[in-house]
Amino acid sequence: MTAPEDTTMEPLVRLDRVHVRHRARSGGILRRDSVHALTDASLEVRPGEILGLVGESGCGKSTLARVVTGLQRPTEGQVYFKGQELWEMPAAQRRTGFGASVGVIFQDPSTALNPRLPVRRILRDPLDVHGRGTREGRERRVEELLDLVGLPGHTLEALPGQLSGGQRQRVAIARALALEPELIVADEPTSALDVSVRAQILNLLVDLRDRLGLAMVFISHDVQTVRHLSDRIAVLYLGRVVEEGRAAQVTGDSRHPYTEALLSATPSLLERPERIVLHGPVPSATNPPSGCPFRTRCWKADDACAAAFPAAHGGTDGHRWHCVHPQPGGEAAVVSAAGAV
Ligand SMILES: Nc1ncnc2c1ncn2[C@@H]1O[C@H](COP(=O)(O)OP(=O)(O)OP(=O)(O)O)[C@@H](O)[C@H]1O
Repeated sequence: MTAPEDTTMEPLVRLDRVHVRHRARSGGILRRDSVHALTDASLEVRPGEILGLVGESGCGKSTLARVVTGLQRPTEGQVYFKGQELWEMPAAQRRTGFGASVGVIFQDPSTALNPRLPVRRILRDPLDVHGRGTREGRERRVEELLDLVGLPGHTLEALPGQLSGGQRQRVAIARALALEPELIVADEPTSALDVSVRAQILNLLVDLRDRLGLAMVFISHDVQTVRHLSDRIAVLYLGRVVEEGRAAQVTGDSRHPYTEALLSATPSLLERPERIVLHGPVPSATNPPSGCPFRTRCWKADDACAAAFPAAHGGTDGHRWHCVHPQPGGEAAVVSAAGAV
């Protein structure tokens, strides 16, 4: 990976103690249950780096993606883009300035692309909407974009339905790049694709990051994919960031038992023969356990885990975990107060 390791560099995006709560779908009009989709999440994405977000289904990955892209306003907390709070910006600046700086790639290119428009129109649309350059300039940019994602020129006249899944995802990537964003958010971009083309799309994303100096938030439930691609990784469990650090730290020196359990499902990533089998379902996000949300499935849990969400432990190297019974490793200090709510 070639992203900068300089942790003093000003982040492109910074989430500061972000909470997102949704009204529970089954709550009914008179019930006031809320889903704790994201709780007290603080994260940074630095210029040029790939931040991987990993966790089981329902842990809040897509919610976090929506917060980073400005599609979801936090219930509490701040989102900064280059030091400016997103929700304090005038709406027009958020839509045009910030909106052009962030590109999004969704899981399923079949539903993300308008089936009635040829690729040329799909790629030209964002340029037209944002009034970029002259008509000729926009046409040139469309051809450049196609080239950037490795598609042949004749693809421009095709409808999405005439392309393979991999080609469609390349079109979706080209569209996300149209306005020369500084950040790409890719939400499970390969999970709807054939296994045979997944590696090609992942390699394309890394190649684009290297060539264009993009920052990226890469979301997946698959820790192996995230490890392969990311400079840093954040592990989410039931709306909480439970561990984060450089990819090698989180996958080679994991401290949170949940990270350990995720890794053990991919034995080649961990030098331990046995697989950790987690018992019981992920608790409901409408009524998450007190204290550490993982304690109901954790083999190390005791009364201390129920008391409060554990403070962040770690060193000065950016590796942090929230656990009072972490996996063994070197000495670590408490680096922040508990974010219990
Ligand atoms: N609009 C909504 N209304 C109510 N609940 C929601 C809404 N959006 C998400 N949720 C709930 O918030 C929690 C987090 O959802 P989210 O989609 O962010 O998780 P995820 O990790 O991306 O899951 P998946 O991998 O299955 O897409 C889940 O419990 C989900 O059911």
